[in-house]
Amino acid sequence: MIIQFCGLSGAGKTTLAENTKNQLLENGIRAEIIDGDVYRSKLCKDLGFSKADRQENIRRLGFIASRFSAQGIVAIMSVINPYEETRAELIREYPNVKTIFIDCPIEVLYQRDTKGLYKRTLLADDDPQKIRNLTGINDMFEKPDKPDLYINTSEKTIEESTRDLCDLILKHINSKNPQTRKFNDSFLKTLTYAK
Ligand SMILES: Nc1ncnc2c1ncn2[C@@H]1O[C@H](COP(=O)(O)OS(=O)(=O)O)[C@@H](OP(=O)(O)O)[C@H]1O
Ligand SMILES: Nc1ncnc2c1ncn2[C@@H]1O[C@H](COP(=O)(O)OP(=O)(O)O)[C@@H](O)[C@H]1O
Repeated sequence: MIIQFCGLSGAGKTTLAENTKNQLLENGIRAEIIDGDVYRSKLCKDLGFSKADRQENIRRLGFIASRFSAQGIVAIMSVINPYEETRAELIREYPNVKTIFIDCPIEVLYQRDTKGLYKRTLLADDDPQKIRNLTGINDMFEKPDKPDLYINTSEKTIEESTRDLCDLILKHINSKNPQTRKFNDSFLKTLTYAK
């Protein structure tokens, strides 16, 4: 299956993707993270942050995710993924795609600002360091209409959100193997008890 995240920089996508992957691996379920930042430094070096480039980025990463997914590996796309049109395209194109909105209020993002991107939007217009296209601030982010899961990281702990993600993944994981299904069901029960 493919988990397509969407959410602003600093919302918690990488943190939750890593925690979810580890939790799944500990329970014998293979998962791979396809992180926008990481792939932009390798496979998508040629892409910037225009609408067309962001869409091309998601299409490429979606294709990679589909190859992992076809091998039974849960592919977690940890990306900003700002356009509804592109998210819908992925859902149409590939089987078992789930959309997760990792939300966080802008004020909290300015406080976190782990990469220093937000403070660069506040610089004077003539400052060469000023960012003019940071998603959610001075560039478009379309909130998903009906995500499969909504997580607000200013309201939920990392542990709670990770549990919600694992819960969703285990409910929708494609398994024709009855033994795997049985394992998933019992794992799900453990998670439910831990809530
Ligand atoms: N202008 C602008 N807007 C948004 N993000 C920016 C920008 N410039 C650089 N970055 C860094 O790029 C990371 C987002 O890459 P993505 O591939 O996930 O973006 S997208 O889905 O194609 O919109 C994003 O990573 P995350 O912070 O993990 O979201 C940023 O580190
Ligand atoms: N409840 C939470 N869920 C996720 N991240 C959180 C939470 N509270 C604080 N954080 C912090 O917010 C930051 C999110 O950064 P990151 O995961 O890299 O976001 P993104 O990948 O969306 O840019 C991390 O430093 C993380 O520890």
